[in-house]
Amino acid sequence: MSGGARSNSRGGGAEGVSPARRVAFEVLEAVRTDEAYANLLLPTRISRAGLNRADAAFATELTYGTLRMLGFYDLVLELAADRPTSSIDPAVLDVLRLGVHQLLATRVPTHAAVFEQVALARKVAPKAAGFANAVLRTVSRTSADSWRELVGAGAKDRDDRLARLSSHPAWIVRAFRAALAREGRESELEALLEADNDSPRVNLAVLPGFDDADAETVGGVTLEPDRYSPIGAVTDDPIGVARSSGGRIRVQDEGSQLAALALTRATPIAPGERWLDLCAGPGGKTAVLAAEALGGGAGVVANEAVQARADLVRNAVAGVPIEVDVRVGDGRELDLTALGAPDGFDRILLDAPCTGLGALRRRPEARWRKSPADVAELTKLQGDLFDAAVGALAPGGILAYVTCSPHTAETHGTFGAALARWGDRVEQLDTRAVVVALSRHPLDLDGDPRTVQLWPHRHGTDAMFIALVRRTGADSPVADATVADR
Ligand SMILES: C[S@@+](CC[C@H](N)C(=O)[O-])C[C@H]1O[C@@H](n2cnc3c(N)ncnc32)[C@H](O)[C@@H]1O
Repeated sequence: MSGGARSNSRGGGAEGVSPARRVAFEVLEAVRTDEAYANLLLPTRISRAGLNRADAAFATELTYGTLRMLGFYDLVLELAADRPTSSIDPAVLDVLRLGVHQLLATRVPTHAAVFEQVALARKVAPKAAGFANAVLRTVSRTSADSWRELVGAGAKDRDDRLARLSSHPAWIVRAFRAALAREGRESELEALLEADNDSPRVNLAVLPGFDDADAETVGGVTLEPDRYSPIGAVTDDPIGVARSSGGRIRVQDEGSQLAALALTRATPIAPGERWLDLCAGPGGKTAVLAAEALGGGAGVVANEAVQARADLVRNAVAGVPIEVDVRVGDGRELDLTALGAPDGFDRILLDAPCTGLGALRRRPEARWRKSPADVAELTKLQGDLFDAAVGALAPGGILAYVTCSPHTAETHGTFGAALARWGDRVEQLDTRAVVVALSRHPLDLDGDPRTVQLWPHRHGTDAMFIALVRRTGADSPVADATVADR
């Protein structure tokens, strides 16, 4: 992220500015200085500030909108201020970014946007108030469309232009282009970039396996079936419904639901099956696995490398009436006996650590934090976890390899290399047939016919990749736990 980092917070001195703007500024500041996650911090700050519903909605729009479009806004600011953003005080830059968002992307009257942001600038850096006033007035004198033309005019090539206008790093635009081109759907690139800048619809998962799992109303609220996931639902007050459901209903992206169900419903469940969620934190998919295991008579072990995230998995499954054994450990070093499955697992979910480029709608700051170097590091980890997972499968056991990234290095790259390493010891299953059979409505899928790539712009889901394999042969899983020829 441009603008650099500061260690001293100056957001606390912003009393007098409207509370929604103050909250948005504080979250931007924490994202910049503390690597905070906006989606985790914002609700706490809203509640601490005691914002009413309208102000909470405004603070959310300001924070998310500004963080998503930050790349574009910085280019606007460089033109308006006639200097690089790196030369602007980082706190003042955040104030200006919030101002540009109000001026170019909301209905906030110009005078209110400028007045409030200049007041905020005066609080965080008194000497910068005049500068903030001049820059924001310059921004306000040109329309949003004209700023787009001006920003686009500075592009080096077509992907740089798309990157500038859609506020994505250029390497992500190129990665998305390559992933769509693999499906022959490169023409959808702009729609995908636009979808990343929209607020996603909140989807619910109605966990199966409970006595009243088919109920269409919860606390008097009617649920509408979602488009694809057979356990998915939407409603006007999803958060309220989830809170009052006693754990049966959760907020969860439809793509995540389909990924978990692809594993549990690939074949009928035999009572007594052992299942492993290898990288489980924070446990959204573990809860679906647990509910499915409850109905089918399977047992579930959840593994997670990070203690705090394992605690989140425990919370996530607390409402499902089945004992889930949650362990903390490195998924590359599995001890099957200690995990209670000396003969291996019948189903394993590897929802792999990844760049998360498929969920940029939900994590507004994420696009500025990732780099191509992360991809190289993650694909190595993904391959190692894949090998550990296949090594932990019982003969005939099924592995679901899942990423919430469409980057082809993390999807077909990791998966294809793993298939080559394992040769005839694994067989690829027809994941597409499994997911299409699950889906409530036809899914527009393309590219490789045996894996599934979902897309925000096409399906309204995160860009989840799902690939199923089955372990062949009767050789001991423990003996194969390490693949010597990697
Ligand atoms: C994509 S997230 C899983 C999301 C989860 N399935 C859900 O639906 O909530 C990947 C997880 O893998 C964990 N992880 C990273 N490296 C790991 C490793 N070597 N072994 C086990 N877990 C790991 C991360 O801490 C993270 O919680």
